[in-house]
Amino acid sequence: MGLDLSFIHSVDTQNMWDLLLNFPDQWKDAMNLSEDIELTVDQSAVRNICFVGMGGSALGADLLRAYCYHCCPYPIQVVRHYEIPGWVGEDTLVIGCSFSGKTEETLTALTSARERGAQVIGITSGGNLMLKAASENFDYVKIPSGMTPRAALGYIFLPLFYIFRQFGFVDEGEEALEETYQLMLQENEQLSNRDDNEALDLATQLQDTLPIIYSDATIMEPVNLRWREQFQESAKTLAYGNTLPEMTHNEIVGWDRIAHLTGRLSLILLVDNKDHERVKKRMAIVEEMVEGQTASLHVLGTRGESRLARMFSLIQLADWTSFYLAMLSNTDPTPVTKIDLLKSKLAET
Ligand SMILES: O=P(O)(O)OC[C@H]1O[C@H](O)[C@H](O)[C@@H](O)[C@@H]1O
Repeated sequence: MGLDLSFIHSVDTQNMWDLLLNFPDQWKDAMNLSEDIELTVDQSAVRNICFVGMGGSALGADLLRAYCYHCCPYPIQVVRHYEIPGWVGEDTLVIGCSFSGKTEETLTALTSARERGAQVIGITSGGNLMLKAASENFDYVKIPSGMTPRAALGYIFLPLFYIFRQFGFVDEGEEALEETYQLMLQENEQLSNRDDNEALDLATQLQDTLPIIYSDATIMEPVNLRWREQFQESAKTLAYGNTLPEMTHNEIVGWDRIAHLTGRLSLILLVDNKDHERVKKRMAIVEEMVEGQTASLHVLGTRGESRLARMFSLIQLADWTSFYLAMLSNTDPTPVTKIDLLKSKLAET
């Protein structure tokens, strides 16, 4: 591709660049891998579903929960903690996702779930989660290792999607998976190009500002979270977000007192043409109300037809935008030094 990355100097960008470029391949590979998942769990005993995971691994679960909002017959909760809710029991399916298989919150929650008699499935590339599944004899899906967890979203999300598909909990199939793949291929052409690159333009305008991201609370909620997490982990910049309609009942008032921050905030509105009609109206009013109070305002729409493609179209834009934002400040998007430091300090205690 013709992208001139000469504005990047000493940072090691190749790894994340390759991972982004190869994401459509990852999607295809994860589809193939997920087709062969064989489970021993007894679906007829399941009455509720609890995902446990942290960070990028929890995001895959969140995407599925939001995606299934209207089509899964059972309640779903995504738990990002050591402790599981009181209702988890023998009629619960607990799916534990940990890319590394080493995350202590996830492993602790899974141990409690097993003690409660829940049926458990693990999704992991290895680590203690894989050892635990093998020794305690519960189902697990082994995904490839060798990348940072947030770059493995295809490998994390698709096994979950296929498991739900086996159970009959999703209402889109092969066509949506293929549409998402084709859309990602097309978009990658543009998002990795030197000229006329939406992600690079957006990152340029977001430089040195605090991005605030608003969206509808349904399928866009985890997409909104992905934007924030990618800004935080890849671009090493704070980012903040909220969803509608809730923010129109409280947070909107908070804009009254930020005149001194004008020029420091960028507003990103994530919109989907299937957002609730009243939410669309609320969003337009919010936009009108805060206009002029931000350094820049960006309305970003989903692309594609299926829910899956629409969700992933804006995830792909988030991933590339955060990559370029890192580049523009000469930052390596891959390492997360503060998280590593935090974990090593925790290990000493
Ligand atoms: O998916 P796991 O290996 O359990 O990791 C969960 C999270 O752990 C760390 O804090 C990483 O820096 C995050 O990027 C990751 O998403």
